[in-house]
Amino acid sequence: MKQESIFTKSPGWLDWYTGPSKPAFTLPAGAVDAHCHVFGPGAEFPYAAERKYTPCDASKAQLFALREQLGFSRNVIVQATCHGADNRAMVDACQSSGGKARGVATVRRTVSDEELQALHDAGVRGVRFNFVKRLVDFTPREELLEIAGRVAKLGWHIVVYFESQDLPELWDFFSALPTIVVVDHMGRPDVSKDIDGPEFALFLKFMREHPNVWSKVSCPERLSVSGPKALDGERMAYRDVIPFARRVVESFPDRVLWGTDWPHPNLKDHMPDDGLLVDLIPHIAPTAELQHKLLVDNPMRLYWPEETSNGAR
Ligand SMILES: O=C(O)/C=C(\CC(=O)C(=O)O)C(=O)O
Repeated sequence: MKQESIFTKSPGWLDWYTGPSKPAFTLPAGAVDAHCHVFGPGAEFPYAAERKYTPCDASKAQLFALREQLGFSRNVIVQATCHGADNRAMVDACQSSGGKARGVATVRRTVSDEELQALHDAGVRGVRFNFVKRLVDFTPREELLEIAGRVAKLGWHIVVYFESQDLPELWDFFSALPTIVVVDHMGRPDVSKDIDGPEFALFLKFMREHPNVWSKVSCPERLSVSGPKALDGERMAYRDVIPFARRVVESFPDRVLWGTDWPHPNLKDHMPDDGLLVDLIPHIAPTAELQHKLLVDNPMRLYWPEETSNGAR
């Protein structure tokens, strides 16, 4: 059940879709939703003063109910910018998950070694550096590099979120990162451009030249220009994004992750039915082997390496 938050949502905010359909696509056993968030609830875990948007609440119980409805086994909960560097909501969700959720945190350079260790003990395995200007204020690169060096010692990775036009400027910084680097949402390609054009070619080159770079092939609902929307039983939504995601999956099958991005912050146009998002997976990963890598082997190697024979290096 949704309840009204004690915070006032940003104007035009769209709440997540209630009652998602059961996917027609059967996920492989042990599948991981490797990109999702929790928001608050604001009454318990207030949103950060420096936030750029105020969301609806989206609790751990609601996330875990979605996991069951869609048929996933585990979640990777990524700290959203509306909580700043206050990781309590994400940590609480990981700790309440019975080992079924791991986390990606946001930290500042003032974080202590004890705090990092406590995050690790709660299930955090990465930090997120966000370069999307509408979401965060600028953080100096030297501060990020310092954090990167410290989390590398814990065996964590770094998740980066940026927009495709900014990749040239960020290339050298990303190349200097000493960990696995996971790119959110394929670096947000402009899918109205040619898939074989220079912009997406640069992203594929970036992955080719950096064997430590992985990509989430997520967020078609955010990237799509022409739709159709994942609503009303549409089995092949966001057709313009599918070739881009499929190209990444087929080119780098051992370095891709998939996530719902529930509760889909900042979508302005519509809220997708998450069951229909799952039904897109066989279009971007067309074989059972690719699906198993994308949904099970890769996220397990990165987030639960102790349960696999070959943790990601
Ligand atoms: O959910 C996402 O990955 C994308 C977001 C939100 C976000 O990254 C955040 O608030 O931390 C977006 O594009 O607004």
